[in-house]
Formats: sequence, structure tokens, C-alpha cells
Amino acid sequence: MKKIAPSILSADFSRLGEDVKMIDEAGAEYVHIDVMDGMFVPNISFGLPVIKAIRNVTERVFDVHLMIEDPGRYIDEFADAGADIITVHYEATVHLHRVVQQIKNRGLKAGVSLNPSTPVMLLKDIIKDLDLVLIMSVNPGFGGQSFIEGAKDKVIELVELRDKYNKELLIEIDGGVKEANIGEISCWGVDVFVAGSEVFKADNPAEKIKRLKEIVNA
Ligand SMILES: O=C(CO)[C@H](O)[C@H](O)COP(=O)(O)O
Repeated sequence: MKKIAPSILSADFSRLGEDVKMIDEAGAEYVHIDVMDGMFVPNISFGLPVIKAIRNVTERVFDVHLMIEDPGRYIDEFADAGADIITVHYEATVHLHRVVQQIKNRGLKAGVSLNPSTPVMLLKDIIKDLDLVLIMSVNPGFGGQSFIEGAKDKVIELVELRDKYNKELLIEIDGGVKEANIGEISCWGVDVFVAGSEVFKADNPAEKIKRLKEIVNA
């Protein structure tokens, strides 16, 4: 079963708890949580206290995407805050293998994300240790950007690596995912679909989540 991961970056922060509850009740399996530090990306979003607060609202999987420099400094804190999956950026992590082990030693799923300009092949020697690879289909930092078409070839290359080295690997895509393109993206072999503005700018966000789920599982 393929999964929808609504990104709370596009939620209404003045009523975040209600938006997270809506994500849960609409049947999305993951809550995608974008943490930005103003260094790795030019935007600052939210951090540990916010994640702890919304952890009380839902038992859905917290899919925490760390867009921060040197994320190894904070793995224990994000685990304590309630993360289920922690994804770090290849470009922000010098000792990637060590950080992946830190995440797994906390009993969490470990993911690595690639910026649009970072080649998939760079993950070849670590792919068997990963639970998830997140392909960025926009430059990280902001919601509401357009899907970068080069993501298609990256997903196809990653599917080949998955077939060869790690059949359990989840492939996630993030950025510019819409009702209009999610069906095609799904055909490439993606398992988890992050959608921010498409969900939260919809007249009925819960219906939008259900619709996206239907399309990817058709
Ligand atoms: O990681 C992100 C930005 O860095 C967001 O999750 C992503 O951009 C989703 O937003 P949208 O669906 O509006 O493109």
C-alpha cells in the first residue's frame, strides 16, 4: 500500500493540532514534518517543542525530514520528541553511515534525502543500510514550488538500485506533488508521496488526502 505524507509546513500554524488531527482522520499514514535551520536551507520552520506538542494528537508515523546542517548533533533529541522516521540530507552530513546508525540504534527508520542536483549513485554503498530515500523534486526550503522534471530519472535509477541491493527500501518524493501528477509519479515506483500546498490549499484538505490516496493505490 502506497502512502500519503501531508507536509505540515503548509498547515495553519495557529491551529496545528487540529490540522494534524485532520491528517490522521483523513487516513494519511505519515505526517511529514519539515525541520529547517536557516543554514542548510534559507528558511526556518519549527523544531523540537512543536513536534513534542503534536505527538500528543496522533499515533500516525512522524516522518521527520531534517533540513539542517550536521544533523547527527540532534538525532537523540528528535527521537525523544517522537520521530518514527528521521531523514537527513546527504549534502548536510559528513559521516553519513555514522548518522544512519545513530538513527537505527534508537529503533527508528533511517532515511537519506537528495537535493535535485545530487546524483543517486552516491548512495550505492549505503543503500542496504537505509529504510528510505527521499528524492527532492524541488530545491528544499519552501512549499509551493513547481515539480522539477529531472526527478523522474532519479527515481528510475533509484528503483534499479533498490531492485539490486535493498528490496525493502521505501522511495519517497517531496515537492510539487499534485493531484494532476501524482498518478504518473506513482508509476515510476515511488512508495511515499509528500504533499504540502496541494493538501492545505484545497477547499477540503481531508477530501484531497483521500483523493491522493485513491490515485496512488488505483
Ligand atoms: O520539504 C519541503 C520543502 O523543502 C516540503 O515538504 C515540500 O516542498 C512540500 O511542499 P509542496 O507540496 O507545497 O511542494
